[in-house]
Amino acid sequence: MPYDTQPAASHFINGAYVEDTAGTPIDVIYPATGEKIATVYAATPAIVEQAIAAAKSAQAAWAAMSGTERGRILRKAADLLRERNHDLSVLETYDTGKPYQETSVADATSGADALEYFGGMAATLTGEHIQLGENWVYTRREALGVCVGIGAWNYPTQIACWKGAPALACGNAMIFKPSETTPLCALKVAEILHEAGLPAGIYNVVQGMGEVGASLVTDPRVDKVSLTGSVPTGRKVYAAAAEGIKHVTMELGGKSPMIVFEDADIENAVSGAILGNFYSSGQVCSNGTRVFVHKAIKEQFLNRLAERLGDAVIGDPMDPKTSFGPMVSERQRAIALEYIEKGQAEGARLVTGGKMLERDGFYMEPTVFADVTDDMVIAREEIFGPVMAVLDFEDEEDVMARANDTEFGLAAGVFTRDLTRAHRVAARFEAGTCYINTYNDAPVEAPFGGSKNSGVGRENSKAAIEHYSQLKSVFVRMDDVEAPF
Ligand SMILES: NC(=O)C1=CN([C@@H]2O[C@H](COP(=O)(O)OP(=O)(O)OC[C@H]3O[C@@H](n4cnc5c(N)ncnc54)[C@H](O)[C@@H]3O)[C@@H](O)[C@H]2O)C=CC1
Repeated sequence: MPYDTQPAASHFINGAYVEDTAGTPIDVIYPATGEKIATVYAATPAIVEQAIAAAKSAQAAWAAMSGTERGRILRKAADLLRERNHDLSVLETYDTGKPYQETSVADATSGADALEYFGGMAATLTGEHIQLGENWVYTRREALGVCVGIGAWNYPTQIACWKGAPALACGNAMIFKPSETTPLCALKVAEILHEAGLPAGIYNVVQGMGEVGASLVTDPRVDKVSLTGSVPTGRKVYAAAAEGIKHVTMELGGKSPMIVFEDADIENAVSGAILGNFYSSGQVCSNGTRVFVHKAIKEQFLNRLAERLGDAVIGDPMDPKTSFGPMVSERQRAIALEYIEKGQAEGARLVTGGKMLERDGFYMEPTVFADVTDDMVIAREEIFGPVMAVLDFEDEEDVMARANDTEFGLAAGVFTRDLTRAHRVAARFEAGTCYINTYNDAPVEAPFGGSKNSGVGRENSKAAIEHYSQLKSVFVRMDDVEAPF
């Protein structure tokens, strides 16, 4: 292994690496080869206790610092992430298998954007003054306290920062539990935040499976939980948080529609469909995996798509030319291949792909099905792999109803040159994040999140502040208090 991928210890608590080998060992596997590249240990109850106690005792002093001081530390951390982008991207590639071509522009850089954005905003988080005659009310925007972040495996660095940056800007402490599949990158985020001057105990990382996440969520000292994960996990975590009336942000799964009208720029629509189905080997929650293409341009669209997929460079993720890497794990690939079998059994037409690759690692071909119908399993369930379902339509009214006929509501896209139609369709989509003539952009300035079963709350943008702080109203009376007796 040319890079040292074994972290100094499994957890990062109270400003330092901490180990406890009594926990269940978690092997970290490089998806491109299947090799073990590190071992960490799941947090024991003692480690969980250490993390919560550290966060709890450090939080008040952090919240008492001025926003400018807090923001300066976050912005310094953003600069360090950018300076070390190469090494962090390599680590992200080892952790996830995503090509370096992607990780070098979309992971540590996106994390740095979040730290810079919320660092810049920290000093602006003020309350307001409400005059009531001679009396008045003022509001204080206060931290929630201890926040727990629980991550998925597809964007480990980004998720660690998207949750940490707004939480810390608002004066909270965070305990972050990465996915057990990708435990390495969040430790680097913690290390860098502390190097930038973050007080010990404000950003902690503990490893482990669902039980560790559950023990964090149910602890009475925890005030908020933000999860990125699947809908079934979201239900469990939301229910556990409800028991303690805790704040939640849920970023869950999707089966998002992308509608390509007959007047669309086909080349752009194909680019959008590629980005929305095959980036990160299709392991992106907001992917537009139900591609509704108008019958008049369907064959043209499919031909061009197949040609463009032929240009995908599948191979060593460390090679900057590689544009399509392995799946994150053998298990995730097996899930995707099972869906492909179901698609074939249900009569969908396999246009391209469909097979795993006979080589080391968890590779499979980018796969496109056409003639998919709304009732097929591959059109209803989230696959979380490189499998695109193309469905036909002829009428706007009909396609809108079909696009919205899903339990999910994370994202949706439309490709058309008709401006009026584009905005009409966007307004009618039942989804939190919509795209017109583009797909899967995720700048920190814009709110990101889902409706329906895809989640509650929003990440990024000013909207995230509402989910990591609370308002206190303070009533001030200048005249006498009138009491009834
Ligand atoms: N909406 C969004 O922003 C995103 C959503 N996702 C979704 O995440 C899923 C893929 O990620 P996975 O890691 O397989 O999801 P998952 O739901 O299996 O696990 C997510 C995280 O929750 C933890 N967890 C599991 N059970 C728990 C419990 N009972 N209490 C507390 N924590 C628990 C896991 O250890 C992991 O860290 C996909 O379904 C995808 O749609 C992924 C990325 C972004």
